[in-house]
Amino acid sequence: MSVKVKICGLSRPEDVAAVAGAGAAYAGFVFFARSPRNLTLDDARALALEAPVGLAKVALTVDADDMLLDRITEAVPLDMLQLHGSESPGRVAEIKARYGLPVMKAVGVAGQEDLTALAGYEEVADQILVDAKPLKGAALPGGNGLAFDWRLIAGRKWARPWMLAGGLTPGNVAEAVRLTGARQVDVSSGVERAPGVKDAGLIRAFVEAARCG
Ligand SMILES: O=C(O)c1ccccc1NCC(=O)[C@H](O)[C@H](O)COP(=O)(O)O
Repeated sequence: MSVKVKICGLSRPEDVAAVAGAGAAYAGFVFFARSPRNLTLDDARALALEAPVGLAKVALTVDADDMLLDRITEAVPLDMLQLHGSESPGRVAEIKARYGLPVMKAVGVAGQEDLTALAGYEEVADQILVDAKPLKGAALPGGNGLAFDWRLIAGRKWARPWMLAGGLTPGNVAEAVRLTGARQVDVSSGVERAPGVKDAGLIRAFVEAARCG
C-alpha cells in the first residue's frame, strides 16, 4: 500500500504546482497569525483554486472560533479542516457537525500520557494527526521541525486513519514510515529552504522517499 503525503503551509501558486506534480495527496493552508505560513483569505482562495482534482485542500486552524471558521469555509473551497490547537473532543464534534467537512485533529505527542489523550478523539475526529508536542514556550503549536520518539507509536492501531508528523524530512521519512507503520505522513518545515518558503526539489524528494518507506 502506498503512503499518502500531506505538504502543509503552502503560500505560493508554484507550491501548489510542486505538491500536485510530486503526487502528494493533501495540500495544507495555514490560518494562524503568528505563523510565517499564515495566509489571507484571498490568498488561500486563490491557492485552493489552483489545486487540481485529487489534491485534497486542508485548512489548518488553531482554536478558531465559529466566526473565523465561517469566514474560511465561505471563502475557500476545502476538503478537510485540521484542528491544531487544544480543541476538546466536544469542540471537534461541534465543528464537524457545523461545517459538514471531515475533521483531522492534531495531537502533540511527547510521552505515553499524550497517547491516552489521543484516544479521546478517536470517536469524534475523521482522522488523527500524530505530531510532536511543541517545546514549552514555543511560538507555534506545530510546524516546528521537531520529531518525537517514533518508538512510542510503533505497531499502534487506531480506530481512525492517522497521519504521522513532526520533524520529518526527505532524509528520515522512509525510516519513520518503516518504524511506525504510518500510511500517511505530513511535513512542513522539512521541505522549506527558509521559514515559510517551500522548495520544489525538497517536496519531490520527500514524496519519493515516503513511498520507499
Ligand atoms: O506550520 C505552521 O506554521 C503551524 C502553525 C500553527 C499550528 C500548526 C502549524 N503547522 C503544523 C504543520 O505544518 C504540520 O502539520 C506538523 O506540525 C509538522 O510540521 P513540521 O515538523 O514542520 O514538519
